[in-house]
Amino acid sequence: MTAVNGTPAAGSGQSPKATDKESPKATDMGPPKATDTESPGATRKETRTAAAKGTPLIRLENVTKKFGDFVAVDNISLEIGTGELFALLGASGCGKSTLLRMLAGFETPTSGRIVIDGVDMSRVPPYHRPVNMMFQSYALFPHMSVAGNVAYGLRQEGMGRAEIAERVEQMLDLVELSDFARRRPAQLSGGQRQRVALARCLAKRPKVLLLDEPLAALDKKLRERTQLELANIQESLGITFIVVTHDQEEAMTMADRVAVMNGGRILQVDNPHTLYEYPMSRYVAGFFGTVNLFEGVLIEDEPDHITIRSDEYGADITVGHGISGAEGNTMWVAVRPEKVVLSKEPPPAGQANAQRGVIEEIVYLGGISTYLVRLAGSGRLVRVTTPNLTRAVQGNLTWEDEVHLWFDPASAVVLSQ
Ligand SMILES: Nc1ncnc2c1ncn2[C@@H]1O[C@H](COP(=O)(O)OP(=O)(O)OP(=O)(O)O)[C@@H](O)[C@H]1O
Repeated sequence: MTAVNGTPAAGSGQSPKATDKESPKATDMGPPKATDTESPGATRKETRTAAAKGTPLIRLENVTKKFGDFVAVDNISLEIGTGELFALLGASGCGKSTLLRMLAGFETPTSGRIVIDGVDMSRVPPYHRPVNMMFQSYALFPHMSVAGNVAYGLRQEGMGRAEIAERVEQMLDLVELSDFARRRPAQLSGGQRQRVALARCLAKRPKVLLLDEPLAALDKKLRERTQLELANIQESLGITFIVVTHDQEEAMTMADRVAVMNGGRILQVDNPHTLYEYPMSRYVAGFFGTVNLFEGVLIEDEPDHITIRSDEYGADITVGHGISGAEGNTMWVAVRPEKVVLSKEPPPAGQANAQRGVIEEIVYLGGISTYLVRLAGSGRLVRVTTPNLTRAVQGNLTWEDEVHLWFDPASAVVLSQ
């Protein structure tokens, strides 16, 4: 048998998190509950998030920001815990920077309230807030040394010389730039400049650090490394980080929880695993990872499974979890590309959600390959990713091959919006 993707999680592109083993079963009615994240199998991030839940450091209450008639941030309520690394994720113009700027005090909410550490920020100017903001451009002083840049804010505060020297040393040690203290910003690489900016922001020991696209200026490799460094620094300090990004992988790599935004609203806030496996809307499913969506009509609604009649898939689709919806309602079945099995051989007898198609495109990406398969019945394209487990081409599948594909009822999610 030349089936690839035999195991649903294979080649998902996700980090092998401990919780993958603990994932809810097919019959579960929804995403894992908060208590699930406190189980022995929970990841470090999830455990921290659960611990932080009791002590919200930041509370946004129905915050709205209008520019003239335009609503940039639309009635957002949100709590962020002490020591959390929280990401605001969304496409350009969705309002994430405006939200960050309101937390920093550079913008004033049109309505609603922001409370940080128990204090209403309405009348607190930026420089008196327990927050610091790191900008995309880093804004380092070119004529000052690395040490001078880190010390700048502390001098402004009137801190004593000896204490400043000690703090600067600590901070440069933290970002691994102790050997570069006397250099000027122009004599540093992009990644090093980013770390100087971080050290400068952290030197004043803010309770909250706001980071607006902090890694945008770095190339892909350096960005990936710096994502992990930032997350480690954040964890070692226990400071709350709020990171704005439009990059789903960046949010996934770094954050304990992610808020997915669109049109000034937050559509869903969850840990990365829950967002990926239990998206609550088509937008989140598509923005947080890649997804196949098949529109259909609910024709059977049983406690342990539902059936969707889908012309787009060209067959009835069985999904192994319940949803409360009236029969006859339009629904969408979401299936991640790595959860679709592709084979030249027919599936086992009785296999649910089986279809036939023709391979139209193959994209080889080294670790994984992506196949675009044109369904025989509906003509719809289905995206399938497979891990390249050996150096040989997996299963010898090639262009124009007629193939079978199927997915487990437990691997799909049904969405009503
Ligand atoms: N000062 C302003 N006056 C008028 N409109 C503004 C102002 N600032 C932001 N906007 C608008 O508000 C919306 C949200 O902007 P914001 O900068 O928060 O988006 P964003 O999600 O951070 O986008 P990007 O990723 O491109 O930075 C945009 O449509 C933007 O044009």
